[in-house]
Amino acid sequence: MQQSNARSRLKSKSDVMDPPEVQTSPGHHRSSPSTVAKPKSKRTKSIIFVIVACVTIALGLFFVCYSILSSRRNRSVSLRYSVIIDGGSSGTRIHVFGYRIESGKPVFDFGEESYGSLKLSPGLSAYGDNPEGVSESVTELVEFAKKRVPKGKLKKSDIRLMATAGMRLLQVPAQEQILHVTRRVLRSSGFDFREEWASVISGSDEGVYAWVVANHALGSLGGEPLKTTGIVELGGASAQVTFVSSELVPSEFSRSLDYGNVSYNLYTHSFLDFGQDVAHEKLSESLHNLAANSTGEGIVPDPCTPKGYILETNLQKDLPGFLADKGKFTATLEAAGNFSECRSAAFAMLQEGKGKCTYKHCSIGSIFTPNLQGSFLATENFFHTSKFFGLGEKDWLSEMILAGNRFCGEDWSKLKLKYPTFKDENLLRYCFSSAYIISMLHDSLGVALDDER
Ligand SMILES: Nc1nc2c(ncn2[C@@H]2O[C@H](COP(=O)(O)OP(=O)(O)OP(=O)(O)O)[C@@H](O)[C@H]2O)c(=O)[nH]1
Ligand SMILES: [Ca+2]
Repeated sequence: MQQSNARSRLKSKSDVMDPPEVQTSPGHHRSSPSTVAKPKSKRTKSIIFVIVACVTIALGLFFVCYSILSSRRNRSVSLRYSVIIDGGSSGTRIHVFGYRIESGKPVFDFGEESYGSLKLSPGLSAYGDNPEGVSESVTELVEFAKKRVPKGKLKKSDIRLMATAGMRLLQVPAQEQILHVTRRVLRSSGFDFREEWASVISGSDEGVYAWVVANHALGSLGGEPLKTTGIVELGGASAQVTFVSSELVPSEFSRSLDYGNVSYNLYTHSFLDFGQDVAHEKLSESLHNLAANSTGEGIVPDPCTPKGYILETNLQKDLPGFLADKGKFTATLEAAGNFSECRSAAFAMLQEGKGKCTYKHCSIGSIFTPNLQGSFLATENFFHTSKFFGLGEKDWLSEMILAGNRFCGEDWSKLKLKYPTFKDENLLRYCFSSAYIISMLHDSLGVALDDER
């Protein structure tokens, strides 16, 4: 009752005086007419409060934006750049690294603004017959890098090209011609470049670099040697094994590396021709020769190609670029996908030359490898094939066997329906790859199928 009287009282005095409708719940007593004054001062107070709040928020936002922008500007001001071109057999990749020096060490972050990479196929080794052709590919990579490095920093940013197994497989004159063209492009790129910074690196350098990168990324570089992580890397034309071994390592496989005040005695070896693509081509060639020399109807089963795939007219097209042009296939193979037979054929290939082993034990061919100790990362093709089959870390090897059995035993037409987006040449690799991975890691290097490492 009181409320309504007060309201009607106010009403009678003057509409002007009407305060904004303040909804009060029943039992709330509206206070005396001074409320007329009060709502106004109250209103003023709330307006002032809102203004102060807005100004505070605006200042706060300005401060946050300023500090983000200035830290980003500082970061870009303090960023240095290095450019590396990885000349692999299956493709050439350029990596642009932005990094800062903190307490004397490079600190990389792989965020959008400070790391970028681009891969072009085919690799440098595909230009063996046409070295001049490589300039277009290298120029495109350099242009990509120049877009990522501030103009004023080009001269202070080094650019290096390191070619690996694909180039090692070429004759030296062809290698030199390709490097000559590559150096010419890099010399005029505007980056900091020296002639010797474009080269074909040795297999042991390739293995050591992979080991350093992995342990830098894992934070174990600089720590105890036996707590570092080994690397098994399955490239297109070569495979590398590098790790700290407590076994005595013959000098031809031994590399010592000092980092900070720790020195690491590494075993490292690059198995040339045992990269996945070259090994697959070698197996196909040996099956073809078997067929060509057989007295029967000359058809030999190929256990590493799923049944139903027509090899005769396709084999030439499906080899990796730098191999297909060799024109040495008159296919008389019959696709007869069978994982265990493919695995035994791959194993036989990995054991070729074992008779010439002069060490206490040889794992692949006549090459010494100590027993693998400590934990390992399996990279490149190990990763690509594992990802294709969707394998997790748990029971990785035994899961790979199951996946390989399924894939090799599947009919080609069904695989094409299951993987409609895959090109034949890419889909064809997974039967051999799964079998090759098992025959390399388990059958040859002795990694147990249930090895948790
Ligand atoms: N399945 C699959 N394989 C890939 C993919 N990308 C690259 N590869 C294969 O992975 C292997 C390559 O690893 P890379 O490091 O590119 O090998 P590479 O450096 O060209 O060869 P190397 O000169 O021996 O080091 C080659 O056999 C490629 O065919 C991919 O996306 N999927
Ligand atoms: Ca590689």
